[in-house]
Amino acid sequence: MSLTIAIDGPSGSGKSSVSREVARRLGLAYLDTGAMYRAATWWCVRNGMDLDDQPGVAGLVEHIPLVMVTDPQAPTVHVDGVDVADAIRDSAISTAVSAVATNLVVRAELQARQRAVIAGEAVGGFSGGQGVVAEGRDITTVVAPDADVRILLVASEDARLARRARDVHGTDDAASVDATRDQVLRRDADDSTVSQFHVAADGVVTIDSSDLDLEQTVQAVLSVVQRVVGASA
Ligand SMILES: Nc1ncnc2c1ncn2[C@@H]1O[C@H](COP(=O)(O)OP(=O)(O)O)[C@@H](O)[C@H]1O
Ligand SMILES: Nc1ccn([C@H]2C[C@H](O)[C@@H](COP(=O)(O)OP(=O)(O)O)O2)c(=O)n1
Repeated sequence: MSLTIAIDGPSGSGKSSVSREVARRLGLAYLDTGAMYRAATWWCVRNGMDLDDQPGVAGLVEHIPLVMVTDPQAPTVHVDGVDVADAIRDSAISTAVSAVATNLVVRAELQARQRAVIAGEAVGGFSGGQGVVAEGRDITTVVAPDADVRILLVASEDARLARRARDVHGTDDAASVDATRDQVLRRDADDSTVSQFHVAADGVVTIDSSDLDLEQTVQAVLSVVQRVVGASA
């Protein structure tokens, strides 16, 4: 049986870390859909595109030579043969990505590619999977509403800001948390205009990771998977 696990949530809720670890433990592929929007942004910047030029951005992204490597041990992203895994985490890309991710033509193109990966038609560099863990903002609702397991991972604003501050600045002192607000809160507000990832849709299980550590959150996801898969076996 091929298993699809869909996980959505706001920035800093722990989607990427948790999804990757769950995929690794279950021997599934891991698809970071946020990395696809980041790669699309990198490609537009690389080609000198004005990100406010919506038709220009859409035209470029429709033909992006993008390969997602979905091995959870070493997930990576290639654009036109270049490994962009580090470049797409640059703060310039984090700041700009919502402009590209709210372009509806871009969304349609990347959602189609995400469905192809989830269907096992385009899994770059990882063939051992018995399914996939796909995470983002609209996986439980739009990309894979029929997924076997659908989870909304949330955490309080304070927890998410502190986590992102530690990631980016190595500390969660007041100045670092403040410097992180744009990347977390403004971006979530912009992204919310095209996806609903603060409230669980019907049939989606909410996990609140505010007071959990990474291992406890992984365990919480695994127990939902166990419950759902056990019930359908
Ligand atoms: N309970 C938790 N669950 C998941 N990640 C956590 C948790 N506590 C702290 N973290 C840390 O928070 C950071 C942000 O997680 P990340 O997976 O990048 O979130 P997202 O993909 O939702 O933006 C990571 O460094 C992660 O290790
Ligand atoms: N399925 C998705 C995944 C990400 N996005 C958008 C939302 C974010 O601003 C960017 C980057 O996503 P990413 O998951 O890397 O964001 P974080 O930095 O982990 O918060 O893409 C989206 O619109 N739909």
